[in-house]
Amino acid sequence: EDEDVKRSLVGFMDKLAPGNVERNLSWGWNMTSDPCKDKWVGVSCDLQLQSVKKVVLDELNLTGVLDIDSVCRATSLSVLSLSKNDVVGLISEEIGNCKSLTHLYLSGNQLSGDLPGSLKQLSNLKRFDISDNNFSGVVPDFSRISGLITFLAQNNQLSGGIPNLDFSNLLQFNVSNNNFSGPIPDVKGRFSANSFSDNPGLCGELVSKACPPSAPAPPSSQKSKDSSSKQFLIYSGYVVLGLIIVLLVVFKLVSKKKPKEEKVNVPEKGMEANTSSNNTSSTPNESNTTKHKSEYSISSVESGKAVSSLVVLTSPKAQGLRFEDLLRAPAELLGKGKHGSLYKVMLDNGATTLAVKRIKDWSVTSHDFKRRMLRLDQARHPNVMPSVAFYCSEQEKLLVYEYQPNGSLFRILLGSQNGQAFDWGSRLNVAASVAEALAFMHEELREDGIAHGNLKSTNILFNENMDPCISEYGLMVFESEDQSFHSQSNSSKNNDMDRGRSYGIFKADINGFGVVLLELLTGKPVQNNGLDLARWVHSVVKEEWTVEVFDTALILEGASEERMLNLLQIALKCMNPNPYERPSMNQVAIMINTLKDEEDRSSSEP
Ligand SMILES: Nc1ncnc2c1ncn2[C@@H]1O[C@H](COP(=O)(O)OP(=O)(O)OP(=O)(O)O)[C@@H](O)[C@H]1O
Repeated sequence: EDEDVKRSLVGFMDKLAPGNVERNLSWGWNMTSDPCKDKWVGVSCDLQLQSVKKVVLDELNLTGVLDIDSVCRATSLSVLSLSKNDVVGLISEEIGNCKSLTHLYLSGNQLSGDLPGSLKQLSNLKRFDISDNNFSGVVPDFSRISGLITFLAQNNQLSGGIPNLDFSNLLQFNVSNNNFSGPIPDVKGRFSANSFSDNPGLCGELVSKACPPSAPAPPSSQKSKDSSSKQFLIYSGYVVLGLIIVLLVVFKLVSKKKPKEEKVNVPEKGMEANTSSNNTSSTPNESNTTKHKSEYSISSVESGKAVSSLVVLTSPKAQGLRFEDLLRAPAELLGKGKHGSLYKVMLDNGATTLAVKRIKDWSVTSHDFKRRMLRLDQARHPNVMPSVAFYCSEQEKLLVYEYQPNGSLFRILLGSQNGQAFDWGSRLNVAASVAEALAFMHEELREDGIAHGNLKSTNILFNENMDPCISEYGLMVFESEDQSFHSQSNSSKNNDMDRGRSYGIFKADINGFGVVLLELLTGKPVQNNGLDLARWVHSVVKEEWTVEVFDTALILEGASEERMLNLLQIALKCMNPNPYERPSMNQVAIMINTLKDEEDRSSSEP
């Protein structure tokens, strides 16, 4: 640590333990030693950066003054703990400089004065404990500190309304024995009267005391902000939709002027197929079809030169499906991803609903595309969603799936953030089923070099029995995450290059699966490549606060911490930055199944 940091820390300790001779001898905390290298008492450092991260000085009979300014100005602490000493003084405004603070424990001291407003700037704060002190005044607004899980302020002289907190996330809360007044907010059944006792001014059901009619409602500013931003999003959605419709109409009018013919191939031998050849393109009704076509079909019909066909695979839902049916049916855009757009298409007046993926920029020949789709159709697993039909011309590639109304894993995780049940057993089942299905597909398609290519929680859908199914297997062009696969293969012959690439694409799936496991464990769904979630989990694990990564709902439910840790280990193995060191999907499936067996055994025990 540099001299400035040392000076500040020594200053902090000088005030905290004035005249404490013992500390000079054995504690460190002086200018002639280094807090990290010489291991000052109570100091923990970031091993790589060699900077002070934690100061934990509990129960050391410290009787001096708390000097927040010194410690927050010079360091980027994540933990400051001074519990059970006799420290005096106050928490000054400079606490706002301790931006990386996640844990602040000051309980059991003689601290006093108002809590500074700058506390609300500590956006990373998780645990806040100022119980058993002499703090007074109103508690600042903590509502923007979304990750807070502990708020303990019992046995002080705090006053005003109960602090504005997100009670659905809190694990520990106590404000008993203070001077709080007014109504008790909705604590979502999480906390009992004990958390509020001995505050004579409080009223509400929980303390069996009716609130006077004029009492102000519990603060809800955050809620109204949320709902107004939601409204804004909805309205902007309408505006964008309106614009798209106008553009479509213009596009249709322009394209109507030069209708072109749709050429369709006779289906290949051995395929159960149905084309529009005998229905549309050879009939004079062609312009009719063009009139009714949905947005996704425009360029298919435009591409007069294309050699194309709708190939129907074996599925009762798609029996007799014709390309023109798809063109005419009403379609709704479900999403626009990196690799294309997805439409919900309603056939037979809504009796059949399909999901049609229009793949963007895939420079694969029609022949290769067809071969790939037919190969994929042979490798069937109950937890992998097969496509029911596909269409391909030189410019257009469409994939047709059954529409799954029960949504994706991503949506279920979002729902669980809003309090919908998604318990540990169900999460472990999803992990095990997806792992097994992916392992099966990898084994089946290894020779062909076809991996999923885009595994993430929006591509894990729940079927009508609520079983998880991997969708869009094998649809995506591979982008190597690791150039070493290329550089390694560049020096070899073509065969080696292909092998290197296909090795990489399977390992990329395993990384994707690791991210899905993290989502299940943390309850935090990620939309894109999952890097931020992974980085966050790694940093928490490195800081040895591992338990804090788990979804609070799982902890409240009493899920086995040991098994959650085991699953986290598997996730981290899958996400090893060196793809060569990641386990195979088969090994992952075996590890998860062992965990699931343990879980099943323990839950069947009396
Ligand atoms: N067959 C289906 N039935 C119902 N919903 C589906 C189906 N397939 C995908 N979805 C959902 O529709 C939405 C849009 O799908 P899309 O595949 O375009 O999104 P994405 O996976 O995020 O994008 P991309 O894979 O192109 O990067 C997602 O929320 C996905 O879960």
